[in-house]
Amino acid sequence: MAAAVARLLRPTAAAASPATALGSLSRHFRTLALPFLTAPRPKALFSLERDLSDTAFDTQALDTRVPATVITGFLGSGKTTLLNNILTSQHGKRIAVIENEFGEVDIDSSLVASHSSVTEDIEMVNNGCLCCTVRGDLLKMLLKLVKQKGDKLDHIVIETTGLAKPGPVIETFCSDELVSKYVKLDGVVTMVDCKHAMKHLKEVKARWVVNEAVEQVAYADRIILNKIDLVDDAELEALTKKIKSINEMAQMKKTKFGDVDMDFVLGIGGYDLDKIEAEVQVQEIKGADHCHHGDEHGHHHDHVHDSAVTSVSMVSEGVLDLDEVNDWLERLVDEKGEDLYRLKGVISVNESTGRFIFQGVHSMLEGCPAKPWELDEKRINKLVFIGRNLDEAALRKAFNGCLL
Ligand SMILES: Nc1nc2c(ncn2[C@@H]2O[C@H](COP(=O)(O)OP(=O)(O)OP(=O)(O)O)[C@@H](O)[C@H]2O)c(=O)[nH]1
Repeated sequence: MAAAVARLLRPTAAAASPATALGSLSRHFRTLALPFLTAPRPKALFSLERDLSDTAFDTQALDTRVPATVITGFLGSGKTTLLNNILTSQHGKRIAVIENEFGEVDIDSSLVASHSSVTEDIEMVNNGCLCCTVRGDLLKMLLKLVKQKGDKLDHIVIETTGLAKPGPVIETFCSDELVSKYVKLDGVVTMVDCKHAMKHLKEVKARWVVNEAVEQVAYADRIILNKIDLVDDAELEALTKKIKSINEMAQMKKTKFGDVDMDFVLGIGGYDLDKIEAEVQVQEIKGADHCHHGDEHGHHHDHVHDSAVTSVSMVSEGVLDLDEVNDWLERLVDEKGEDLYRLKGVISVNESTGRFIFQGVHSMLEGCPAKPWELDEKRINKLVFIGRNLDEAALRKAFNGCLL
């Protein structure tokens, strides 16, 4: 996984820029996947050695790759309903759709097509689960799409079968150099069936068996709590709390029949460094306890299965020692990369007048300097980790150890 994910984290255009303004802070966030430890280190990626005029927040204009959104969610959660909404909305985007139906042929395709008023391409990936057996087919299909229609395409939407694990689907975007050159993952949108999700999320599996419902929530950039007409307020609140404990980072919307604004699902930029700050909207906690664990504020963990997937977020004012941060994150992804699904952060580091932003998936991290702190602005560090078996106390201790 780690090696494949490496290419997902594209070098930004700025990564190729010459080291300039912050030359004294020469240490990098290293390229942390093992295969890269022996490879030449990409100059300036994960480094503060960057010209602030060329920071991540202005690099998107140079990125002409076709964004791709992955829609995932349990069987019957409303993925096709959402897709129909996307295809019939007046967003003006030219969208190609890739669908995967496990064991069925083109059912969802005809459903979508019958509702569609615009001219998208609908391609089917058959003969197996998108997340494993036909990853090669997905790669071929993505390449075919961009080769034949790349200049006419504004977006690609991939609807996964209900049991698809998002991890390997995400991996698809980086396991092929050509695909990652022409297509960028825009985000993972997870549909949740409010009526049945709790049961699936709570299902205890054997340690080595993946709970797909949990994984789909954990990897999400956006979560749509669908079918709210079928539950009462108390059920909805309990479900929201449960989902937040798994993934505190994703924005959520409650809806019926997948009725959401298109901005919520298309153009998310879930893997773009320039969007990190907007995405890491964790609440600042007053008082001494600066870290919290999902919605549970780090208190009672007795109910959490030891292989549970949770979020840990940290919000704290102060300045961090970049060397210490590098050491900490390097160790963390080295030791726990497999269990770290997503991480994002906006931090204040020593000797820098600007924010440092980073994001990662499993063992890969990318980071760069971002816009300057205002003179009177509080330097609030915000970090979110989503993963399995997260040791909140250790994360918190390590974070505090980096504070100057
Ligand atoms: N009551 C209710 N039904 C809904 C809602 N959204 C979707 N449905 C219905 O739920 C059923 C399943 O919706 P789909 O969009 O096909 O779900 P899916 O996730 O694509 O299903 P699979 O492809 O089988 O995984 C359909 O009959 C929808 O009309 C909702 O908000 N409320």
